[in-house]
Amino acid sequence: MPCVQSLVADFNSLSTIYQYLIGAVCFVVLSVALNVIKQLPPFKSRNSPPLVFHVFPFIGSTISYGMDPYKFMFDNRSKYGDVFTFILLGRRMTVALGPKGNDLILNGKLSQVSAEEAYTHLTTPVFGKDVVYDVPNSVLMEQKKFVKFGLSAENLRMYVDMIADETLKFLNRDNAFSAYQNKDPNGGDFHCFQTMSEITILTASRTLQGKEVRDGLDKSFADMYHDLDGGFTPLNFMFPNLPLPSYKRRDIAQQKMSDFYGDIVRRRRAEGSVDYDMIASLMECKYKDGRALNDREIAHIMIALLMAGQHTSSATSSWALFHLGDKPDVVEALYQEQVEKFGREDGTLNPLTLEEMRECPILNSVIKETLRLHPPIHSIMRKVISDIPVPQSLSAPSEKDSYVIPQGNFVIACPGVSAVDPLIWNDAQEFAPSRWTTQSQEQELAEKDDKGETVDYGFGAISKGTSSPYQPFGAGRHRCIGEQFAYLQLSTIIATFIREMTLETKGGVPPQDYTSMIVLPQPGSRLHYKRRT
Ligand code: HEM
Repeated sequence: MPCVQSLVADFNSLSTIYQYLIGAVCFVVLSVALNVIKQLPPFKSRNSPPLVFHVFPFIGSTISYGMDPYKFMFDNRSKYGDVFTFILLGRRMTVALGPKGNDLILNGKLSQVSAEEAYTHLTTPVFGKDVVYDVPNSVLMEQKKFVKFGLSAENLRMYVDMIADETLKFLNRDNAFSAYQNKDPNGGDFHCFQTMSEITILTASRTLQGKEVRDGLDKSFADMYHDLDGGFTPLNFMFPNLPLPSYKRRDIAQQKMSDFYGDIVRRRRAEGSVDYDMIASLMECKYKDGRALNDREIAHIMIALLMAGQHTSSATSSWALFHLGDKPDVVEALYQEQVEKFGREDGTLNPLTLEEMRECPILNSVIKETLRLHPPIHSIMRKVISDIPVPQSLSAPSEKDSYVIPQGNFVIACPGVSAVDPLIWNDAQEFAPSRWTTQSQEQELAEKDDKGETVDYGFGAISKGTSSPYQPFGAGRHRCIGEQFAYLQLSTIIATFIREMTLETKGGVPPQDYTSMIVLPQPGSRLHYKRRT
């Protein structure tokens, strides 16, 4: 009898499971059907930008956008035009492409678009309170002014030697460069992005971040940084708080890092030390109302700068080295430029300097071209806080044919699309630094804004950036303030590598990987080097 009872019980539970399963399948089929019907012509809203066709509600276009955002943008531009909406994990994202689309979003009115509302859930747990997107925009503008003040030409000038020194020391001690150290004529291989990440944090800490951070890198700072960085991923962007170990590690690391910088500030105040880094500069800064930055604000601005510069710069130097490894003629031209500019009679080279590097057209064009093909940030987002009317055709606007991007949507600018648009650039996908040194039409177009009107949002005059197809540092009130430091860091690191070695890719430039917040070379990609004799 017990046997029969258990059989009946099994049957009952099985039939319950089947009922649930059938219910779930019906629910999915019904929601898919309703979702598809809503997108058919009679039900489409004429007033809103076209919606990218998708089968599954909530998931929408998440997979195709996430796998290759550029392919997604170009494919959909050809179907829907410059302005369209897609679904990203339940959120409605409206894209505006081309120079006019970039302008619409990056120079959007404060009353219409908000960066704080788009980013604060990602950045505040990492940077900490009272800075960047955790404060009103007017306060962020003041904080950006303070940082710009710390990036004075005088400080930048001093950083060149330090960056070159850290890079050389790295080459002389890291295991991947044993063939360099032993002058092995066969050369060796290195994991490019990992190497560049290490050199970037070493050089940024030696210069901007200060000696305490540089010393801490050999100790606990590196672990804290690692845990904090683990909280700066697309998952954190989509889900600000999940009960996962990485979220917990992020919060612990933020607290420790904040205390670490706070202690530096207190110690320096007590000792009255004189330094030439960003902490020293921030300690001198006062808001318009006369209030000085407090220790926490300084700590959190320093964390924000660390995070803002680290992946952007290490990705850019990695891409630059990969392209150089693929173009031996450009490496040779770069080396000859170094010899011409810095060569001594005895055949050795003078140390790099800020002013002379700024006068190295090939070096600068290599960086510029790298940022054209690989701007580290592929999608710049804002939340729409009041309806935005937008012409159906951005290139031929007409008042009667306009859409409304509704409040609550997100908007995405994608300057990387106009930077590789074949309608604008010759051989758009080709790495050709010479396009920036010869007087080409596209160069004129890209640099038009530099000669045009400027605007000051509170952190110094910047070009309006309204018509350039080339904007790797963004535009408008949220434009990057780290550009000069980034150029200096990148030029010094690249020039130091080129002075010391030749480079070669095995199997070409690796494909782009979009799985993190920044566009990186496919994980594990390596470069071959040979030491110059
Ligand atoms: C190759 C290197 C870099 C690239 C391509 C880059 C790119 C960008 C872009 C596209 C933006 C605009 C973001 C938006 O509009 O939402 C931005 C903003 C910013 N960047 Fe950079 N960046 C780089 C390096 C740096 C460095 C080294 C620092 C710090 C020293 C830095 C600090 C900032 C800050 C503070 C903002 C302002 C954020 C805002 O106002 O909302 N960046 N950057």
